[in-house]
Amino acid sequence: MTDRAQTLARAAGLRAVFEAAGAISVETPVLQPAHTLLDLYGEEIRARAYVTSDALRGEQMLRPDFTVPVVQMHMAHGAEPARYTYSGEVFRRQEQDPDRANEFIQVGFEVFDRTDPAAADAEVFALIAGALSPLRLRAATGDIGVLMAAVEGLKTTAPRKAALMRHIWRPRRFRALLDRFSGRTSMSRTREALLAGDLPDADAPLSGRRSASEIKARIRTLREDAATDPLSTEEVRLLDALLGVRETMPFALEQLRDLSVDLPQIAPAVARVAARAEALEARGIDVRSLPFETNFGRTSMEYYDGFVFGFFSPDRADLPAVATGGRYDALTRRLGQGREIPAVGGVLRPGLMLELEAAQ
Ligand SMILES: N[C@@H](Cc1c[nH]c[nH+]1)C(=O)O
Repeated sequence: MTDRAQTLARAAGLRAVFEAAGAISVETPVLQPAHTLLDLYGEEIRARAYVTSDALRGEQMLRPDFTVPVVQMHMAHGAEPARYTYSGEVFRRQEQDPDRANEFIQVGFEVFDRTDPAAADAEVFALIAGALSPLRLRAATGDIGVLMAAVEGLKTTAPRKAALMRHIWRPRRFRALLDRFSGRTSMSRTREALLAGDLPDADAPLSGRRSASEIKARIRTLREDAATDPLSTEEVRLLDALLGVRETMPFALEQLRDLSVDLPQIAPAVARVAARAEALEARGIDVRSLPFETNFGRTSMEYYDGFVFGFFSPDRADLPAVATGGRYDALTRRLGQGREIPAVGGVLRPGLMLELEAAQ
């Protein structure tokens, strides 16, 4: 274990790197209002946040990250454009792996800038890659926006698209839904019986949390869904091919461009990936060897809606990502009370960096 003083010293050094790149240092409270903010993170973090009740302030949580409070702060009174850096503890419960820290120090960098999103993506990635370069980590990149655009443009009903959209973050459930919507899996016997029968009596005893009218509405939705035409095999094949893109950037782009001939809805998002690749190259990143994977980032923060990236130790697969980040334009809209601004950022974990350096 590296000691806390060393980790804090490294954190201060990294913060200085971001300050030199034009960032203002900011602090956020450790206690955050859970009720208003927790939903923004999605299921995974919701299950892992430490939440406690407060008679005066309502549910409070130990901050699970800095991005949400920094966006809130920027949207309330930030000047534009803005670059911020921060460091401090974040807290996430670990239920399966006792060796993973439930409290660790992050150093982050966030860019709120509407002039050139591709350049901002590249700026964040290149600064973080530079800070990590002595460690020879493996980089991973992806783009949640490509997947969102693909789902949005499917030729199916709005509820089906909404369900797929919600489960972008749960790849197995997404897959199961796709199988169901395309008729590849048939309906379970119990569901068939439920949909064939009368709606349950309102006076049957209710044991769960749903009310009788909610149950009826749910059955009605399931019935409508059962009567909907399946997704075409061609669309599913294209979506599968898209999900399978995993290549170095130039080849990935070639495949994405080919796919956008038949999935025209992804063309604007693919153009953004291409613009980002150019911006990365201009920042000195070797994009010819940089991996791109459509599936990457699908189990992380649910506020990402564009570029996503991570850096991992190739020799220590047991360790979590040493750095992660991504673009979260829609989050600024949700917290912006009528305003929005394109934004991207990332964090490093100085504790993990020290641990890896010690082993070198
Ligand atoms: N807040 C994210 C990292 C990030 C910063 N900015 C954008 N993404 C996390 O803790 O995983």
